[in-house]
Amino acid sequence: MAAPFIDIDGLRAVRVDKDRRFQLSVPRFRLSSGDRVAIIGPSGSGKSTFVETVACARAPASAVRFLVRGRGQGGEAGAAMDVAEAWARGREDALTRLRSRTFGYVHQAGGLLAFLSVRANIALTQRLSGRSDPGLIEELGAALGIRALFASAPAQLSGGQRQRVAIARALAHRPLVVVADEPTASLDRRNAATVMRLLADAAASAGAALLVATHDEALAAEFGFTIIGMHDDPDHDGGPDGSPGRGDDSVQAVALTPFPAVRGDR
Ligand SMILES: Nc1ncnc2c1ncn2[C@@H]1O[C@H](COP(=O)(O)OP(=O)(O)OP(=O)(O)O)[C@@H](O)[C@H]1O
Repeated sequence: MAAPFIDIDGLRAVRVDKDRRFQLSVPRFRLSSGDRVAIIGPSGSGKSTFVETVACARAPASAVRFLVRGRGQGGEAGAAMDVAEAWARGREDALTRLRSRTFGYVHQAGGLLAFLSVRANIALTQRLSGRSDPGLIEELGAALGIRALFASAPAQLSGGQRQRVAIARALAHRPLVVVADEPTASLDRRNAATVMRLLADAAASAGAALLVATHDEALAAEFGFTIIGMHDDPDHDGGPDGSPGRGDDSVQAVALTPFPAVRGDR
C-alpha cells in the first residue's frame, strides 16, 4: 500500500482575535490517492482553518507529525516532507514549491483573477508549478463544458461557470491533492450538485485525493464523501504556550473527529 499523501498526528491550529482565541485539534488525519473527504461543521467551526493548514497555506501551532508527500521535480510522487519542521525553520521556498506542485485549491467564490481571461486563469497553476501542458487545458475545458468560454473574462460568467473554471485551474497542474473550501456555497441546489459532481469526477479521473470543506452534509453524502465533523473539545486544557485553560470563555476549542476507520489500512 502506497504511503498517504497527507499524514497528520496531533496537529493544533490556533487563531487569535483581539479578545478571543480559537483552537483546533486534529488527533489524526490521513489522505491517500483516490480518497474523497468532506469536513463538515457550522460557520466559524474551523473548516477553513483546517483545510488551509493541510494545504500548507497556514502554519500549524504544533504537530506531532505533519508529513506531505509532494510531487518531485519530474512530476512523480516524491519523498515525504516534514511540513511542521519546514514552517518552524522558515523554509518558505520549500513550502511554496510543495504548495504549487502538490495542491490544487478551489476557493468559495472561484477566486479567479479579473484581469486574466478564463484560459489564462486556468493556465496559472501550470505557470506557477512550471508544468506547461496546453493539451490538458483543452481536455479540462471540454470535460467541464467551459471550452467556449476560454476567451471570456471572469466577470462575464455565471457563478456556476466560474466554479467550473476554478475546478479546471485547480486540476491543470495535475496536483496530488485537490482542496476545495465551500466550493458550492454561492450556488443554488442544482448548480451545487453539478459542480460537486464535476469536482468529484475530475479529481477521480486524475487520481487525486479530494478534500472539501462544506456545511452541506447531505450533498457530501450524496457524492460518497467520507464525512469528518467538528466537535467541542472537552479535553482542551490550555496549551504548552501558556494559553488559557478549560472554562475560559475567550477560548473556543474544537477538535476534528478522529478519522473513521473506512479502509483496512487506517
Ligand atoms: N482573520 C481571523 N483572525 C482571527 N481569528 C479568526 C479569523 N478568521 C477566523 N477566526 C476565528 O477562527 C475560527 C474558525 O474560523 P474558520 O474560518 O476556520 O471557520 P469555518 O468553519 O471555515 O467558517 P465559515 O464556514 O464561516 O467559513 C472562527 O470561529 C474565528 O473565531
